[in-house]
Amino acid sequence: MGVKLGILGLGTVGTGTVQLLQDKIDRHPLLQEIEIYRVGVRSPNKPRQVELPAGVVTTDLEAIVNDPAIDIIVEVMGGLEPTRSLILTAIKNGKHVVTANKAVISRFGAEIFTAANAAGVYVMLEASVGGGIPVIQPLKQSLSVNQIHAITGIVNGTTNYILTRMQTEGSDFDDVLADAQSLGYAEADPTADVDGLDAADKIAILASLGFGGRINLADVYCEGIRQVSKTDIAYATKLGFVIKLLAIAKGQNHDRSQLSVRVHPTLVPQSHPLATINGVYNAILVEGEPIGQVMFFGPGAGAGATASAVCSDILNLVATLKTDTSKAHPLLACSHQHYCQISPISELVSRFYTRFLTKDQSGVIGKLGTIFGKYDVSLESVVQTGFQEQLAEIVVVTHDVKEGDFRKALAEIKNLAAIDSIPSILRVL
Ligand SMILES: NC(=O)C1=CN([C@@H]2O[C@H](COP(=O)(O)OP(=O)(O)OC[C@H]3O[C@@H](n4cnc5c(N)ncnc54)[C@H](OP(=O)(O)O)[C@@H]3O)[C@@H](O)[C@H]2O)C=CC1
Ligand SMILES: N[C@@H](CC=O)C(=O)O
Ligand code: NA
Repeated sequence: MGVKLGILGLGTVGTGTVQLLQDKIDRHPLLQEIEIYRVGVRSPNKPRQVELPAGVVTTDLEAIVNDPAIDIIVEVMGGLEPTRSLILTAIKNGKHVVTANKAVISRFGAEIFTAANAAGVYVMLEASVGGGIPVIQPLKQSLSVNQIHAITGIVNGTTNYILTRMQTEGSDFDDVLADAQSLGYAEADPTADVDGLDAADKIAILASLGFGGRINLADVYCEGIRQVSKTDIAYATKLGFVIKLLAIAKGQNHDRSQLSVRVHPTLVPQSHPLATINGVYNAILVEGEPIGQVMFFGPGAGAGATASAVCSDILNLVATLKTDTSKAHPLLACSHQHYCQISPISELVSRFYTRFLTKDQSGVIGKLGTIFGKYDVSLESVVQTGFQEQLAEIVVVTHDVKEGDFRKALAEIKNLAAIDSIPSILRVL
């Protein structure tokens, strides 16, 4: 047999990958050259959905990454450690790596790619963003001559699945999350999905590829979907929007020397192409010059879809191993050295949706208007329709305003005697 794989992990993605590699008929002929040589797991006696020859499955992951017979390590175990160390050992031993792990790449990418460049090996990560959607290779290759202006994506399948079902069925957050977990979409700890951390990891990776520099994950502003309520979904619908967890990377100025990179629930106009992306589907809208707009759409999580991306990386490496490897392939290797400058969220200019609960007094809207005026916040719409028990509900959508100014206005509004609370503040695309 030709190329030997050491696979770390046999969970949702690992199982999907083994199934795909074992089912070679009517697929790319290079699959014939691949041998699943070792598979590392934590619990060797767990029932599995795949059959592997005796001796292939092991709990000794160190032995896999140190085995001289293995050409490619496929890391589909997740987590930060021992994963990072195993990847670095594999690289040091001259092995190419395929990973689905956005958490490890967004935190340790600089260390991992520096080590890979020094060792003359590749680290491939198509499955790490957008699951089965080809988006990493397009950004690295097909779109690489473009100047990218913005990347706007729905990049977390779990939260999109939850928001879609909350919107269409009025379901409760907790029930839908349990379904997403049983379908294999959610991370081992779904906090990463729900709090936007998984999407932040992914937009950091996309921003790095699109804007040609490293991204410090700590600079990525991140809000999850816990505070999105059925009430806000209903108001958004009335106002002509849907609520999506968007991950956005955008040049802040003309020369793209300053970026805005962020994740937050966002009101998306119903006419926008991202508004119709539902369920576990992801979509990534890339805007650049000269291409204009291009959107990638497909299943963002799940065994088969993610395995498709993992196996495409494996095939790419198998093809590379069969050709001259004396020089690094400039479109497969990572060439970023510098860090991109990212603006604080207070500098963001956006529209905002805000829901106020107020005591039912006269003149409240006038007082809101006065304070907003003081901070240059102009209002696109003001709606007062609902009541929550004794409190009146006022929903405001602003025109574009600098976030820092908007927050100052809200801080002053909070002190008004007529304001009970401000349950929701959401940005509008
Ligand atoms: N699920 C999805 O749809 C997607 C997942 N990903 C990424 O793919 C990766 C894997 O995710 P997923 O398949 O869902 O995860 P699972 O939790 O389903 O599987 C993890 C696998 O890794 C093994 N494992 C974990 N830690 C260790 C350890 N310390 N030592 C040995 N084995 C270990 C587990 O062993 P055991 O089986 O014995 O417990 C299990 O087989 C993650 O990085 C995730 O973010 C990316 C895109 C989509
Ligand atoms: N938990 C992730 C899995 C894929 O990366 C998601 O829900 O998108
Ligand atoms: Na992908």
